[in-house]
Order: sequence, then structure tokens, then C-alpha cells
Amino acid sequence: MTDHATGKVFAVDDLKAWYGESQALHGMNFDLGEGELVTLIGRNGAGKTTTLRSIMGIVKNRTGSIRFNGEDLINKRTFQIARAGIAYCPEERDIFSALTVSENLSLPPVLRPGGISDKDLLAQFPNLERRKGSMGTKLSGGEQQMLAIARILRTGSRFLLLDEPSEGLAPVVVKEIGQQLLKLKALGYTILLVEQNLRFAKSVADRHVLVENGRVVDVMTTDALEADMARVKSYLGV
Ligand SMILES: Nc1ncnc2c1ncn2[C@@H]1O[C@H](COP(=O)(O)OP(=O)(O)OP(=O)(O)O)[C@@H](O)[C@H]1O
Repeated sequence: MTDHATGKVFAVDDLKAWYGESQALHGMNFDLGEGELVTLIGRNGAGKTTTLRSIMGIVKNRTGSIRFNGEDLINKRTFQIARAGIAYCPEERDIFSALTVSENLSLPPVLRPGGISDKDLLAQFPNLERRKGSMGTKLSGGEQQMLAIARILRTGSRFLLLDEPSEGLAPVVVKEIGQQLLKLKALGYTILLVEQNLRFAKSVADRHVLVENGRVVDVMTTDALEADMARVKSYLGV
């Protein structure tokens, strides 16, 4: 369901967030259309992870508005935000090392209709099917990342927040992750992706939100980003 006023399924407006006395977000504004894949790009410490954690209500000290499906989530708690249909895959991946792939997959609760069954998840992620009896500790970084993404699809959420899924992975594995994200996009999922790997970001996303010091400094389509890489690299400090 899109917001009548904005035509967007998700929008943050003037989002500010604090860790104790220290302000990390200074008024973030951006939105996503239904089925869109948008990245948050910026250098280390710019506030990308804090944005995802604020959306999920994990960073609780936050103000502004976070509208999803026409509802403001700013005063909601994390479990309510998850139930509203937003799923978060943290950078740490949080795979349970003493559980098998199948057990890890079956852990998240089904929160909404439309969640993908374990059987269908294994069909969608063939490398997890091959490793379904393996313990979490035995998985490669790429397998762990696939599992972390697959696992949240069980919940039925149609809006995914993914924090740097490409981090620390070999290019061939990053490519596989990209293919999975494009598949999810084709299935109509809306995805907000934190990403430092520009090549990867360009290969999957429709638009890019450039973040600096807890603020949005630019929003660019992938074509605009391609055409002005110097500007983007200056934000990233590379
Ligand atoms: N738990 C925390 N306590 C206090 N300050 C924090 C905490 N987590 C992050 N910060 C600060 O908030 C700011 C934004 O950090 P954040 O992790 O959101 O940036 P980022 O863009 O995701 O960078 P990175 O890619 O390094 O994770 C930084 O100044 C960081 O030092």
C-alpha cells in the first residue's frame, strides 16, 4: 500500500537519532517506491547503519517521521515495526553457529501472510540446500550472508533493510548475492541497502541516497551516478 500523499511505500522525514548525548542523524529525508531497490552510500561513520537501526527502533532515541504503508512508525517498538512488515539483516549476519542451516532458517517467526516456506527458501537458494545439514560455524562468509537474507524472507516482510551484504566477500560471491537481490526485486520486494561497494550498488539499485554526517546530501539514479562518479567518490572519500 502506498501513501496517498507521497505515492511512496516508505519515507523518512527529518529523522534525527542520538546515542546518549551524541547526535548521529541530523535530519535524514528519503523515500522508496514499492518494489524499488535503493542504496545508502557514504563513508564510514556517515550514519548508514544508524539509519537502518533507527528505522527498526533499535536506536530508540530518535525523532522525525518514518512512514511505511501510510503508518508512522516513529513511536513504535521494534517488534511492532517487524510486524508492520519491515525486516532487518544486520552487518554481523548473526547466524547461530551451533545450529544447522535448516535450524537457522526456521528460527524467525512468521509475522505476516506471504512468508516464504523453508522448502521454497532452500529451492530459491541452492547453495543453502546443499549445506542444509551443516552447522553455522562451517559456513563460508557468502553462505552465511545468503542464510541471513533467506532467513528474513520467512517472516513475510516485503520491505528489507540489508546492511552491507557484500562486505568481506569475494567478487564471485558478491555477484551471486547481487543475483539474489535482483530476484527479490523481481518478486516485488522493496529493499534499502547499505553499501560501500559502488560497483555492486550500481549493479542492483535503482537509486542511491548519499549520506554525509547524518544527512542526505544527494539522491541519484544509477545513470546519474555513473555519469558523475567523481562526485560520488568525493562523498566516499576514495
Ligand atoms: N553504539 C554506538 N554508540 C555511540 N556512537 C555510535 C554507536 N554506533 C555508531 N555511533 C556513531 O554514530 C555515527 C554514525 O555511525 P554509523 O555506524 O551509523 O555509520 P555508518 O555510515 O554505518 O558507518 P560504517 O560503515 O562504519 O558502519 C558515527 O559517528 C559513530 O561513531
